[in-house]
Amino acid sequence: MPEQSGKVQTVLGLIEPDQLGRTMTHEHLTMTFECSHVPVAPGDESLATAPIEMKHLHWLQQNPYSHNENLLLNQEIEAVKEELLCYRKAGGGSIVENTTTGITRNLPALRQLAKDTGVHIIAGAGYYVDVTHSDETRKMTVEKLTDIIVSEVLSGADGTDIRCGVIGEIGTGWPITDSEKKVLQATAHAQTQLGCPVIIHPGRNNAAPGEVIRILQEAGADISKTVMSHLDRTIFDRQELLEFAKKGSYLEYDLFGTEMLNYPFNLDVDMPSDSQRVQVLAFLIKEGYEDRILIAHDIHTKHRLTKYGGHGYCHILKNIVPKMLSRGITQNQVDKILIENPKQWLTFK
Ligand SMILES: CC(=O)NCCS(=O)(=O)O
Repeated sequence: MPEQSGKVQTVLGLIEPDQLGRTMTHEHLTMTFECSHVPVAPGDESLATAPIEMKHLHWLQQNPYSHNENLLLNQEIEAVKEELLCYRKAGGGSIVENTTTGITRNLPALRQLAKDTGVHIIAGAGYYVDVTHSDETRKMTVEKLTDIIVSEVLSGADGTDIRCGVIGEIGTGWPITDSEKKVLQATAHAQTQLGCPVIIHPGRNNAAPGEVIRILQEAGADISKTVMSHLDRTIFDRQELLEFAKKGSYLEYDLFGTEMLNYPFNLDVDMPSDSQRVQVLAFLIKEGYEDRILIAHDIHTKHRLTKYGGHGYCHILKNIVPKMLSRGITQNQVDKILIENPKQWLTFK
């Protein structure tokens, strides 16, 4: 039985699950997102390179992926440290940092942030979406990919001795590419060996989450220990959502704080507001899924930091929890979503 069994693995080592406290299960503290750059609309070219300033904030909120510097969250370690101190003050305990290979994972920085702030940080193993896969990654067999993921959890990643405590976010697009499929199969095989939590970034299509679960299941994954991220921009029809929920994964609404008119990665999508997200949570609870819900902000660009006028990592604790309570979600259910469900998910079997 691996030493991780019954514990949670943070960047500072193993902890007891009860030490986690309130946990955001899908955040980034340092990463780059140039792989998702969206060309700027004609006429807006000067805005794409202008310094981030209050007078451009609305434009940036509507066009976050067209501003080059906005995609470099890795330049903001000091601001993130301040935010994490505030997160702890607001009652936060832990953060799952979902940055995987392809979007500039920085484990030494995560370890330092955990030391400096007292927030438990759990790092992610594995690979982001196909466009970030190197030629070397693409050529790897499922066995080789499995070995790498296992070693990132058991020994440390990126040449460090800092160990990952979840697999993911594992990136997939739509349709799922051959290379992404191999990574999903390797994820399932590694999870079978390790008994560890898994988290998935699905493609931007309502069929994508179900197809990922099918591939994982066929490869032997434990779906009950797997999180499907970004459901806020992926499955909108409530019956379809219930069909997906029956598959047994955790259901993650992790774009709290993101309110934009045109979602540039899929213009057919109407990005919900935070109020609409809370309505979906209430619906899932009513349908009996309170043990399966997780929430987060998935901060992955600069403009969402308070330093730049954004909502920051405390938004859920400070603003969304009161809204949930005002919409009939009980304190007990809030605690399940923020404490108990993350704890169950993050504890190694
Ligand atoms: C870092 C990351 O993958 N965020 C997800 C952004 S998306 O718009 O929900 O795909």
